Amino acid sequence: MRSVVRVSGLVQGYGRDPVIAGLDLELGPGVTGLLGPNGAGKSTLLRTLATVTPPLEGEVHVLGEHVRSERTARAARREIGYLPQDFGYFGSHSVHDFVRYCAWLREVPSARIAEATAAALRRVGLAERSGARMKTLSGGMIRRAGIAAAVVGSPALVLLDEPTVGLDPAQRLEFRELVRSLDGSAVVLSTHLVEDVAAVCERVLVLDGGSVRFTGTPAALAERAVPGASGDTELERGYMAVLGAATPVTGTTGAPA
Ligand SMILES: Nc1ncnc2c1ncn2[C@@H]1O[C@H](COP(=O)(O)OP(=O)(O)OP(=O)(O)O)[C@@H](O)[C@H]1O
Repeated sequence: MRSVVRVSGLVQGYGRDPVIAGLDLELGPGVTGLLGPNGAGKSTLLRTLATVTPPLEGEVHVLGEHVRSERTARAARREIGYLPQDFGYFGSHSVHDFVRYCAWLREVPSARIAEATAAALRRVGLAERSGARMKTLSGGMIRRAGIAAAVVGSPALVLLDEPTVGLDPAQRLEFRELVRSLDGSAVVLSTHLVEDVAAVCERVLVLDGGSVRFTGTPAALAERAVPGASGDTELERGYMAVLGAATPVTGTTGAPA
């Protein structure tokens, strides 16, 4: 497996008690779903993988390079597309200029920026609205512009923090197609929507209480379902069962994340 991102011994947090207490993870190309209750540390982990916040302890390696200085972080960011939960933009920018600006920030080579911007806008179905000002878009369209900004230039690592919030059902289906089309990248998708995980993820990682409660395939998570667990699908019941488990568990089928 080509290692796109690897973290070892990661401790991360904001105050006295760490939000993430000793996490090891290695991801190659493919889609990994990140599940966990509110406050589990999903956004904190994504921010750390995005090299936005340096670890309190432990190491982050992107494409084999240890990120430990401004120089190595800058090199890593060229290969990282990151959609935060709340992302900033200039309301007066057109959609095209917003995505183009994000490509420039990520140091996509200038000869490729125009074509990469157009391709990203097509991927999220915003090519027709590329001239619209950001401040005139609906919430779902703004989210799609954010997704375009994350995938522009086809980075090796794509980090999406609750990307389907605000999308209507048809757009969510299109989003799933888009994620499936990112086949050469390692994609980490944080979500509360277990059905999105079932639809597009090869691996799933459940975070809770500062540690990984489960890594494995969605099928293996569904197998964790126990009679009486709440949830409407086997996967939801497996997820709920894992959250109630006393010790971390690893999926028995498929490769761990
Ligand atoms: N900038 C910050 N300063 C202080 N505490 C923070 C900060 N960001 C997050 N936290 C705390 O860290 C913990 C983990 O938050 P995080 O946003 O990573 O969780 P999450 O799993 O993404 O939650 P959600 O599902 O609600 O988005 C929470 O207790 C949160 O209050």
